[in-house]
Amino acid sequence: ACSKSSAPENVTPDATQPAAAPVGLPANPANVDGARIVAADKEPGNWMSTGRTYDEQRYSPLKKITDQNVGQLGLAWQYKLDYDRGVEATPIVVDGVMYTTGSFSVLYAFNAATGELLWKGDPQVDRLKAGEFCCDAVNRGAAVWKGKVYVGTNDGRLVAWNAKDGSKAWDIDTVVDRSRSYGITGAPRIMKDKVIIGNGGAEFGVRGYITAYDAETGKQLWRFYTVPGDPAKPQENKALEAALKTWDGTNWVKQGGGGTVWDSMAYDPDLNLLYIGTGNASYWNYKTRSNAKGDNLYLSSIVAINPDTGEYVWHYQTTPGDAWDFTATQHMILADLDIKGAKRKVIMQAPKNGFFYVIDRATGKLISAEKYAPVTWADKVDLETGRPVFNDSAKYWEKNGKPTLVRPGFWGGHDWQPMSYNPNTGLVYIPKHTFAVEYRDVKDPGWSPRKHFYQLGVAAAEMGDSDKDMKYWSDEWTGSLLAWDPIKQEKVWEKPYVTIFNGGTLSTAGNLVFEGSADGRVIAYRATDGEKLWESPAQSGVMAAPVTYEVNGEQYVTFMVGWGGAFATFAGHASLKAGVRPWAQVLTFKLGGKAELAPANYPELLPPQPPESKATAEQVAHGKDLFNGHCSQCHGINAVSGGIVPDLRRLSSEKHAMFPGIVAGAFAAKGMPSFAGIFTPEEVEDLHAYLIKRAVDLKTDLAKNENAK
Ligand SMILES: O=C(O)c1cc(C(=O)O)c2c(n1)C(=O)C(=O)c1cc(C(=O)O)[nH]c1-2
Ligand SMILES: [Ca+2]
Repeated sequence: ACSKSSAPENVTPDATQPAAAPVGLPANPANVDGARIVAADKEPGNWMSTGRTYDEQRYSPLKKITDQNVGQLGLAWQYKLDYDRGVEATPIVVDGVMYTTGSFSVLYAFNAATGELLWKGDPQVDRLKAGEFCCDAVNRGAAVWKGKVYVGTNDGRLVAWNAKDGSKAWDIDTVVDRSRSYGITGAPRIMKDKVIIGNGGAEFGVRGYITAYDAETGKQLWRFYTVPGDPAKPQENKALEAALKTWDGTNWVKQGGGGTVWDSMAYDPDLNLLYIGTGNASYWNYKTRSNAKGDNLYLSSIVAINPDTGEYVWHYQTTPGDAWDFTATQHMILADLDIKGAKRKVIMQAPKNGFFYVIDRATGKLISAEKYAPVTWADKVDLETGRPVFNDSAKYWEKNGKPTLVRPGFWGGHDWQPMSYNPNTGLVYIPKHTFAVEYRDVKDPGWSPRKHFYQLGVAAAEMGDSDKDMKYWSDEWTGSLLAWDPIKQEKVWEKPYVTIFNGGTLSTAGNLVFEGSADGRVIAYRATDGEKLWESPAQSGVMAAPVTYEVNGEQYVTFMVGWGGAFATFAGHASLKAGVRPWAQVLTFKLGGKAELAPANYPELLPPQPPESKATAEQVAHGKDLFNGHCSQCHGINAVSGGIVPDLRRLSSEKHAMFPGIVAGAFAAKGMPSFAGIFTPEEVEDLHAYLIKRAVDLKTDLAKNENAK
């Protein structure tokens, strides 16, 4: 195979030597345009955009694999990816070639029938910036258009690759303010020769927006901000002038406001509307941000936009005045449903806040909303006003600093893992969470320019100090696959899992639902009643949504495997319950597949080796605050790692001895960012004191378990 990877940006390819197309590529690879995507059902063997169709239903009409023969599925091919961190991509498959992504936004082109690598595009994301991404170095996939393949990068660039040979066509910076922690994890969407991309970062304090670029040249065409800018200056458009009236005070200007468009979009070519899902607020704390006043538009909303101009058309806000990280960035599905005798063009979403919404997608008017998961922050959604009826119990900013339990919490009743809609069963298949956390009001912390520092204005998911407390929370958090009737707004069947963060779903005309699980399996269920018909080991947790496609008349199903993302990095203690280690790979199955699964080769776990420490209890407590503020997004809250990056309770004696050096960048080449100039020497000492304490805790715990045997 010709693997043409990681050409540094400053090297100009030799123009006199035409690059030979790798063997296995069609003459015109990735030759997709709008007409082809609109007519996707005429070539169901391809999967040409992230949700397969512009409706984003993630339903495939292929039916060679059915509920009758799915038991004969076997491995067709396996490909080990470069980085064992979270894998979240939906592959694109066009004319026998698969384009998919792994960690650090690396793009792979495979022969879709054999798994042979045709080329690889590494955008050279600075691995040391990993501390500035909220949720691991993840990427949710590529988009293709007229011979190019597009990927947004963790460090906020949009890169176009030539599908013929993997050379770079263009590479542009999408970030408006490099002093803030913007990053891209979502897949681009493309319509009318425009590539649309948003970004993430609301947990670090940013102002959300999306941008449209010319697919051919990368030239910027328009930009839409989701929250108003500094009221002292004119707003970019009328929609933002209107939004400004729904914010109070000016604290949010420095805090960023939030509303990041970090994942889902959908497009209706007939209505000519682009739908974007907007994220949570920066800061989370409604009082600190906006004096607990106003709806704070357009946070936590679905916004319909004219893709030609970037102009606002309508919005529906799911959580006015969001205070809990209730993003509405979750997957949106367009469908035409029979509701009370009328065919309605609807948009469906199960955002984090726990309500399943059915909305008229021409007007933005709410049709129905019901709880699909346990919810305490609102009693119901009023169908007259379209607004939630808030429950005061969730208003932590009114509780004098007392911890306040809210259902769901910040990972929602459902996070980014895509759902799917099967028009035959009429059901939506949702990777659901049963989730709760405590939020606690803290004294207004003000704005901090430290880039990798959570800026929430509230303490959330404090786990206490004891492993018993931590276990309590991990037991609270469970997942399931929920089959939901969107017309009746009720559950049809549900299958439980041990943790949250199971995989996105795929539904097919073979009466099947495919899903991978956090506990390391790939599974097929009967779509009508949820009976499990097939499963196979995945060797790691699966979060991404599978796809299905056909090459030479044979149907394949591909799962992107790899544990990581927000849950496994931040909440190591709870994610360990899934019992998997990170191992990133592509697994493709077909009927009668006979390939043998190569064994996974997980790194060894060291026993804790804490040195003596004379630190005071105050130092340890200060170290804990520093750790949970700066380090927990990768190394896990209270230093219990989910295994995606090293468990700092298991540092070797040598590493303890060189601890200040590691914090200052000694392991930069291995991906540990340098915090030189960010922590004072005293802060480094306190951090270390806390980690020594946690190593002692673990050592004691392991010894106890040993004795118990
Ligand atoms: O507000 C944001 O800007 C933002 C960005 C991201 C992201 O880009 O991945 C996530 C979230 N929020 C978030 O709230 C969340 O639960 C989440 C989970 C994940 C993941 O990849 O596992 N990303 C994100
Ligand atoms: Ca968020």
